[in-house]
Amino acid sequence: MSALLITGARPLGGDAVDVLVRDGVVAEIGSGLDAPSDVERLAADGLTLLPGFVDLHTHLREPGREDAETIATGSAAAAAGGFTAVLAMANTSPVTDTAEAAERVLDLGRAAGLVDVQPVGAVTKALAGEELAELALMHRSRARVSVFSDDGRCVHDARVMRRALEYVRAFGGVVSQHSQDPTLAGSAACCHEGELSGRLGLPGWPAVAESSIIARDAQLARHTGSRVHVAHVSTAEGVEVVRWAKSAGIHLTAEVTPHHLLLTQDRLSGYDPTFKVNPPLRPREDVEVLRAALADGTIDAVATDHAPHARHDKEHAFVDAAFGMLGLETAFAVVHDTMVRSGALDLAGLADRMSLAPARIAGLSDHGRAIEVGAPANLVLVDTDGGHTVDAAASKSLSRNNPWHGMSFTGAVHTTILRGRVTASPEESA
Ligand SMILES: NC(=O)N[C@@H](CC(=O)O)C(=O)O
Ligand SMILES: [Zn+2]
Ligand SMILES: [Zn+2]
Repeated sequence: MSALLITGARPLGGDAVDVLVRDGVVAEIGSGLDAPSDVERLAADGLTLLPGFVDLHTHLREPGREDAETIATGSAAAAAGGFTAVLAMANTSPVTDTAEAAERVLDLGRAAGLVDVQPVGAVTKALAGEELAELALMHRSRARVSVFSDDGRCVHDARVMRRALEYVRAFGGVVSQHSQDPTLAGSAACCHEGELSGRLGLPGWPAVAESSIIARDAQLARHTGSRVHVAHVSTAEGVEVVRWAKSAGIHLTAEVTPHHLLLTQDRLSGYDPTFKVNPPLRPREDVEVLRAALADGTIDAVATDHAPHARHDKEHAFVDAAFGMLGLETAFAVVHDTMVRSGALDLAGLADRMSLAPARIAGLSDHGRAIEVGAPANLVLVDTDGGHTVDAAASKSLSRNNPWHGMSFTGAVHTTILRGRVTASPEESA
């Protein structure tokens, strides 16, 4: 029998308490809890106890690009970022488009043992956008896949999207869409379309390429009575459509990335490929709308879109470099600074957007739960005054495409706990 006693932690909206975890489950909550002397103790004075974070959108790169990230290194980065569960995107090589492939990702995640790795299944075979992948078989497999996405690519064919929504409806699944109409923003598009893309001479990515797909998918979700999730919404126009869909009672949810909440398009002026990401960084006005929409719940969740890339894929002229940036280890600090310190959200709101809501969207019943007796002990201790400066070299990720390097934040993740076991702590990262 394993046990852990967390002492002096501040729960949401209350006075400091002790929490005793036994066999991976919260066993007792109270003050001055007694425990046998052989029980592992964790002094958490001054720290806040939250449910472990859940990332709806992580690229772990294994199988196929183990030079950029492995399930083990990505899991370590996730744990360091306060996550207890991550959804591993399907755009690996081979693609996660079969039950067997999904089970392999699940098993590699279990072997790493730092975070629950829940595979996302591809919507279409090889992400080709044509034939549906084995959605039901993936769902019925040990991996119990219920989130499907061709992320990296948009499911552009409306008929394919319609069929996918019909299929997943049968078992309560959801399609997470990379909303980018490829006829309006092709694969070269890498800068928000506007005055800046003209000045920099970079192919433009207009907001309407995002918002028009969200609108179409909302109509398809209504028509099929199914659920759609909008990955990495990045524009005010996109938010406007999400707001409309929700007001119409359509089952649509949305996520925003930490980078779209803080970084703006002017980072591109130096043509540094570290800031090349899809969808691209947007103007200040969009960032303001994204923050307000996350605060008022129009956007349900924060998701990192952690997208590690090897140096030789990133260190190119801007137009040739790979799209994507790291995000797991810095997500809490970014969301805390942009949303909580600014007064837009309180810590309970942050816990909702980074844990409760994403767990609900993904159907992960062991995560995103209120901290109460009987709940699985998937927890994170955060230091809201844990000021620090990000050092890319200290990252657990195998990749170094870290746009946050050198930036200072006021909050930090202190300790992460997965089913009662410490998976990341300051001692271990020192
Ligand atoms: N976000 C990115 O810029 N890149 C992602 C793909 C994606 O999320 O669309 C990747 O897999 O590298
Ligand atoms: Zn995407
Ligand atoms: Zn992605």
